[in-house]
Amino acid sequence: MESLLAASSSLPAAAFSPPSSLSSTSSSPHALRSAVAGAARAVRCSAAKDSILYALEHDEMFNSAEVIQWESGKSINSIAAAQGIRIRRRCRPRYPSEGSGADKAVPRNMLEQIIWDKEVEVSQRKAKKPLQKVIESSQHAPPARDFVGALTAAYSRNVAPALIAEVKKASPSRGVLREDFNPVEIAQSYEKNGAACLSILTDEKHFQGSFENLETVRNSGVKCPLLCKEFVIDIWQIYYARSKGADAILLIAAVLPDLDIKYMLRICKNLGMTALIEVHDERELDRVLKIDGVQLIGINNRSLETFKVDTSNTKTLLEKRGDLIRDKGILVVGESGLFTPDDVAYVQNAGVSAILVGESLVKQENPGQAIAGLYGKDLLH
Ligand SMILES: O=C(O)c1ccccc1NCC(=O)[C@H](O)[C@H](O)COP(=O)(O)O
Repeated sequence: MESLLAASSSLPAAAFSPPSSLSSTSSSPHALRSAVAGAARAVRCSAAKDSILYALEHDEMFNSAEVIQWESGKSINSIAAAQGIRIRRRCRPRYPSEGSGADKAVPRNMLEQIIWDKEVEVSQRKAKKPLQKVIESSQHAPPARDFVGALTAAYSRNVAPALIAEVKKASPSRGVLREDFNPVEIAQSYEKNGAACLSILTDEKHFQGSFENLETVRNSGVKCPLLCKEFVIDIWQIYYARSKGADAILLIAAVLPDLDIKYMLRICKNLGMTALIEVHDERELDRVLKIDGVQLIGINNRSLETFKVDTSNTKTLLEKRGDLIRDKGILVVGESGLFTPDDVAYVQNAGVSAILVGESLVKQENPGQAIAGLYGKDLLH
């Protein structure tokens, strides 16, 4: 039922009682269900109704063990912890003006800090543009492009992992990567030099990215499908990303409980978007492999908690689960820490079909031309 919690916290506060919609403590499934259904009925836009009611109409999403957890009155943090998720949610402020509230807890690592900041950011953004408005905007966006199709075609064309090239100005682990940062120029130069897809950082506080960058790149004539590289904790962000032209969105298993991933995947499917589900360890990978409808898994070589980068992570996880992944027809993206043709060959031999690369390209004077250096050859496009 976390998925319903995600849905309920994405609905206009006026539609139902604020404490259950904004606190991190779960209601019973029945209460939550009727709150969400009531809120969905209050939404005038039919697409909003459709997507919210979708979860309610598809009971197969909710297995009995998950329901029992909710019936026990556990908080979202304890449900997440039971799934091995170490990243805690902070109690969300009830209203944006309340700031971060009375909770004096200290984040345990950078990812947790990012998520706590994201909770505040999303609640402020939602106060300015409620869910039904953002859904309406998403319906006016041009249709989503085929992210997986672009990766598959590029892989066959080049007999090398397809490139998702990242448009990233800064990161918590590396600081500012590029002072002279023009997202459109970088995106166009990546596309011209054979990138299959692009990843656009939209987090402002920690990566100096923006949704404006995403929208500007989308409107610049770039044809590559675009991944919105965000820290998604709420379905509102998915609709918002779509409204700004995203074709795919990142979902991080270290942050999202299983039911959130299931529910968000369904929303992506309804919007024609691809979800890149990111894992870092075996436990996260096993959780994701139990979820139906997953097309794309990213194995991050970087721990988002410690920032340690180890490319052998991709190999180790694929040695353990590669057969199952292949049987399920899931494509794997090797993420982070790739700098040389040897690095690319290493993850290709491990079994990836695509790679996600930021730093090693964006730091070069000409990021597009740096692609040939990364692969040791020009990419066809
Ligand atoms: O890169 C960071 O410092 C970071 C910190 C906390 C959360 C996420 C972070 N990065 C996201 C990524 O993993 C990378 O942007 C992406 O995989 C590309 O990595 P790289 O080629 O090493 O820039």
